[in-house]
Amino acid sequence: MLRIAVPNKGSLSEIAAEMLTEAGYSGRRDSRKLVHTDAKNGVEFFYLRPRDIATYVGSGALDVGITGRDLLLDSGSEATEIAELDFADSTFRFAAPAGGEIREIADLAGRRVATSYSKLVDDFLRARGVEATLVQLDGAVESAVQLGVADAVADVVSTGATLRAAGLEIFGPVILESTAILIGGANQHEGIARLLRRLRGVLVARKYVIMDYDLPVDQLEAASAVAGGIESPTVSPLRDERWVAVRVMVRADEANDVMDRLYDLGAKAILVTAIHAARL
Ligand SMILES: Nc1ncnc2c1ncn2[C@@H]1O[C@H](COP(=O)(O)OP(=O)(O)OP(=O)(O)O)[C@@H](O)[C@H]1O
Ligand SMILES: O=P(O)(O)OC[C@H]1O[C@H](OP(=O)(O)OP(=O)(O)O)[C@H](O)[C@@H]1O
Ligand SMILES: [Mg+2]
Repeated sequence: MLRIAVPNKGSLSEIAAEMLTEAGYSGRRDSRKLVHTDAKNGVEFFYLRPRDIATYVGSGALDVGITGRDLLLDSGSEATEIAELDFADSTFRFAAPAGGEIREIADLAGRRVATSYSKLVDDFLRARGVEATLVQLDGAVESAVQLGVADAVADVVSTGATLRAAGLEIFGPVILESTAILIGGANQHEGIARLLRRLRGVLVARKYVIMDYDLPVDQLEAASAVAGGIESPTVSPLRDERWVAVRVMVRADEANDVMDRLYDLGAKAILVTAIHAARL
């Protein structure tokens, strides 16, 4: 059995569970259950705190896991990144009171920096020769400055709304670009390649759509330049020899722009359909 660690709570848990379902695995029905066996697919899921997942995988107790890159690096575990999973994208940044005197990381020398990711921040500051005092907090780090326990913070930033609401402003270099990742350790289980293939299929299905359209034959080159597909567009003859039917995969977030451009080339009956599953 392949033993997989999945986040039981927090920002990663819902999408991770959705992706595994879309990849054809069965999941737990009760959110208090900590272990679930999918015998048909030969996998066992362990629902764990996202922060602990790298520790379990790095020690070899579990074969693979889904976590955040920031959490992996903060853990100091020997687990390594196998693939990006394209969700929970965030940056890890320093922030301090807007318009205040802390404007670059050198200004942190001798100051207090609140964070939930002490190792990540300590490694970053050490490598740049800045000596600050880290204040380890569990969450809601943005309140630490207002409440007087720190002079600056280092935390996950997505939209920046939480920082702004706390009167803070980003400064200094990007500490880390993070995203959800699949991690592995020393265990070379044969099921890992299959899991990865399935998850990649889910990523493709989420990211791409199928576009079908009819096109005057003489516009084929121009249309292929607009939407070239993964390999190359599928072109089928129509009864009217001046026209062809084209089928191509297009990035979902570009679909409307591509439709406009194909329409301008003379394409007709442009249809977009979702992909439910894929193996590329
Ligand atoms: N607002 C956000 N947008 C995108 N990713 C986020 C956001 N907040 C946290 N993450 C990412 O989620 C992962 C953290 O997961 P974790 O479940 O520990 O934190 P959380 O979602 O903050 O949970 P909680 O705060 O409820 O404990 C990290 O990889 C982090 O980068
Ligand atoms: O840039 P934003 O879009 O505002 O998102 C960033 C915030 O989201 C997360 O907080 P979460 O809700 O997980 O609470 P926490 O601070 O208690 O972890 C993160 O820790 C930031 O505080
Ligand atoms: Mg959080």
